Amino acid sequence: MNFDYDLFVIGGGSGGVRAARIAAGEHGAKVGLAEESRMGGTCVIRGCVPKKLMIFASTATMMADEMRGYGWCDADAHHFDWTMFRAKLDSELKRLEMAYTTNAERAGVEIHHQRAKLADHHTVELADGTRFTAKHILIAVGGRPARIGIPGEELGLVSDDLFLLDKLPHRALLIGGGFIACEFATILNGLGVQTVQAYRGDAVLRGFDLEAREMATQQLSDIGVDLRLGLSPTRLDKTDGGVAVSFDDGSNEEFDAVFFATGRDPYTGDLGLENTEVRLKKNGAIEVDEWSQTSVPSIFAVGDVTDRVNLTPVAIREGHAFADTVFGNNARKVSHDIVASAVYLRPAELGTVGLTEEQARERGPVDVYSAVFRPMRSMFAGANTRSLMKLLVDPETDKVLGCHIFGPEAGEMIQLAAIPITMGATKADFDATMAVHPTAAEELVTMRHPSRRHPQGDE
Ligand SMILES: Cc1cc2nc3c(=O)[nH]c(=O)nc-3n(C[C@H](O)[C@H](O)[C@H](O)COP(=O)(O)OP(=O)(O)OC[C@H]3O[C@@H](n4cnc5c(N)ncnc54)[C@H](O)[C@@H]3O)c2cc1C
Ligand SMILES: NC(=O)c1ccc[n+]([C@@H]2O[C@H](COP(=O)([O-])OP(=O)(O)OC[C@H]3O[C@@H](n4cnc5c(N)ncnc54)[C@H](O)[C@@H]3O)[C@@H](O)[C@H]2O)c1
Repeated sequence: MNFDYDLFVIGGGSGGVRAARIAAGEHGAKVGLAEESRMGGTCVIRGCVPKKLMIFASTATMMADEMRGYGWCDADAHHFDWTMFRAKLDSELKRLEMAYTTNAERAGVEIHHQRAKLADHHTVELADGTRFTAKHILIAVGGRPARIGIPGEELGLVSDDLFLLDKLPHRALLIGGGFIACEFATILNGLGVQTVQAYRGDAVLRGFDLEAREMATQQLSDIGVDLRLGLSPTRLDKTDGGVAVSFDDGSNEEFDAVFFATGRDPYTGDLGLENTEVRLKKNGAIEVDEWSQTSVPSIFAVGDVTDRVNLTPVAIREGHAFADTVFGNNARKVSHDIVASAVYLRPAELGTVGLTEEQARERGPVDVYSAVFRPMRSMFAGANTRSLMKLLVDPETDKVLGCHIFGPEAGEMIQLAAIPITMGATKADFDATMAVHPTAAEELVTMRHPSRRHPQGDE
């Protein structure tokens, strides 16, 4: 059978663009791609990139505080100009969107700037009714912000909206305690917004190492976020001035803006999946095997829509491996076992790779090397901030099972720590590494004795 394309990709985000570029540019496949919004997807347009730029913008007051401690007596962040920042942000995102488009086109990908749906196992239909057949179809449609099902929730905003605000709210509520809620609380607070964060649990960033979570929780309060634990909203009502929020403790409060940062759903609705035999997981994510192949042999899926590890580098790696496997005669699987990540808080970030202490204890015996200290930079300035460097070691094999860093630039540090840990390094390998002095990271190679041992794991 003749097809219009060898590959049709639905979604021009991290996973879809990488797969399309590699299949067309490196393996000579004829590739079509549909994007309903802006090329680059969540990470570039409404995620990692604008978020990180806002994190940078949000540090001015902290930097001024620190520099006053170093003798710059008049250091002051003064006034933040949101309008100017937004204009710069918009043009940077346009530049990146253009780069994504031209790089894909240069590789030979034909881009259709429309929504696409599946019509059958080899056919996609665009919003204007055009149909294309393809030997293979890749679903890379990502996810969308989820709300929580309470009355009036449509009055609230989601993460996408932060990057489009005409002006900053005076007083904002963030709901949630995950990646987005904590990063956005850090941003809004740093930009001068009175920020309340309501989280239903007792320490933010569930799933991360508890010792690090507790430090992140403390830091949010220390920087001025009004963090309210064990609290959930129950309804939202419109008021003259903004939005009134009722909480499950019976309280009621008004905000200029309310953001739901309560997870993301796979974007599989209205995608024509009913015309196929593609199987979904309970939460609507597409079920795939280790080759990113769905239950239909001609249809594959990568990235957030498969709800494996929902991070940009993972989506990219999955897209690349798919293209090499199917079009490059180079079968490659992606291991999701060890995936480093960082939460971009301020002043300390949280970087993590491998098992948490809690997971390591469940697995068996573990030695915990944990150094909590006041870094020289902030201590000299008079701040009471604390950093954490932590290694979890299997006492039988000496293998490093996990590393958790809470401190300035922890994201940069964990990227490097992830290399030896992915390679299977032992504590002896870390110890054999000469320290770089004076740094905070040297703690990783100078911790001589375990801070605690869990000899029997959790048994
Ligand atoms: C606020 C925020 C901050 C984040 N920060 C980080 C971070 O710091 N580091 C990190 O690693 N990850 C971060 N992430 C996660 C990261 O953005 C995602 O894991 C990544 O973008 C997933 O890529 P993807 O290709 O699966 O999907 P996406 O990037 O979401 O791309 C999907 C694309 O498909 C398009 N699309 C959807 N349906 C259709 C259709 N039917 N037809 C045509 N086009 C369609 C969408 O418009 C979108 O462009 C963040 C996410 C958010 C929301
Ligand atoms: N730095 C990064 O790498 C980064 C940054 C942002 C987002 N991301 C990715 O985006 C994903 C989505 O981020 P997120 O923060 O929205 O999700 P998340 O899963 O990290 O956090 C969701 C939060 O919402 C809360 N919540 C869920 N349902 C609720 C309910 N009914 N009532 C009250 N609270 C509720 C949860 O308790 C949790 O705290 C992340 O899991 C991550 O994969 C990564």
